[in-house]
Amino acid sequence: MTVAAKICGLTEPESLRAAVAGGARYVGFVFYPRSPRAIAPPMAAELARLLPTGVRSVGLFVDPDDEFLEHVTGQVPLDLIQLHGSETPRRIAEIKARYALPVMKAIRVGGPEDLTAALEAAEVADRLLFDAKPPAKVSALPGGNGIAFDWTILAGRSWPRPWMLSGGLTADNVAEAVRVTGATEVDVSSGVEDRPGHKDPALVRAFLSTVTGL
Ligand SMILES: O=C(O)c1ccccc1NCC(=O)[C@H](O)[C@H](O)COP(=O)(O)O
Repeated sequence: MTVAAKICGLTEPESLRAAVAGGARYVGFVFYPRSPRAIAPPMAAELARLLPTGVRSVGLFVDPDDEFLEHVTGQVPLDLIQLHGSETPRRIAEIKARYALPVMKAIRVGGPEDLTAALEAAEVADRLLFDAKPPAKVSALPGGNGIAFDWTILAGRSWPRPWMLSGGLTADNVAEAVRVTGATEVDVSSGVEDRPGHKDPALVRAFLSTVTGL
C-alpha cells in the first residue's frame, strides 16, 4: 500500500528540502498567528516556489475571514486550503466557491460521537483530515499539539471523501496508526520537530523514510 505524507508547519528552506527529498506529497504552511509555526505570506510564497510538480502546497487557516484569505491567497500559490477551526458546512462551501481551491476540513476527534461532523463536512469539503481534539486548556492550539486520539475510532470506517490521519504521529507510531485506521495519507507536525515550531530535517527524513517504506 502506498501512503502519502504531509509535513505541516514548515517555515524554512532546509526542512522543506528535506520534506521534498524524502517524498512528501504535501507541505503545509500555517497561517494562524498564535501558532509557533505561523509563517508570513511572503516567506510561504518563497518556499512554495521551491516545490516541484507533484508536491502540493497546503495553506492552513483557522476560521479565516475573507480579508485574510485574500491577503494570503493573493501572495502564496496554494493547491489546497485546510480549515482547522469551527467552520460550518456553509462557510466551507463559501470558501470553496470564492477561492476556487479544493478544501480539506479538519475534524477534531475525541470519541466516536465526533464523526458526525465528518459526514456533514464531507457534503461540501473535498477532503477530510482527522486530528485529535485539542486539550481543554485555554492556551491550547486548535491543532499541532502532538496528541494522538484513539485510532480504533476510525477502524473499519469508510468516508465519501479522501482523508488524512493526523495527531501525535511520529516515525515510531505511524506504521501502527496506518495499520489500525487504514489511512492512505498521514500528516505530521510536532513529531518532526526538535522544539515547538522548529522542524528537524533529520526527523522529517526519518518520518518519511518510515512512511514511504509502508
Ligand atoms: O500546527 C499548528 O500550529 C496548528 C495551529 C492551529 C491549527 C492547526 C495547526 N496544525 C494542524 C496540522 O495540520 C497538524 O499537522 C496536525 O494538527 C497534527 O499536529 P501534530 O499532532 O503536532 O503532529
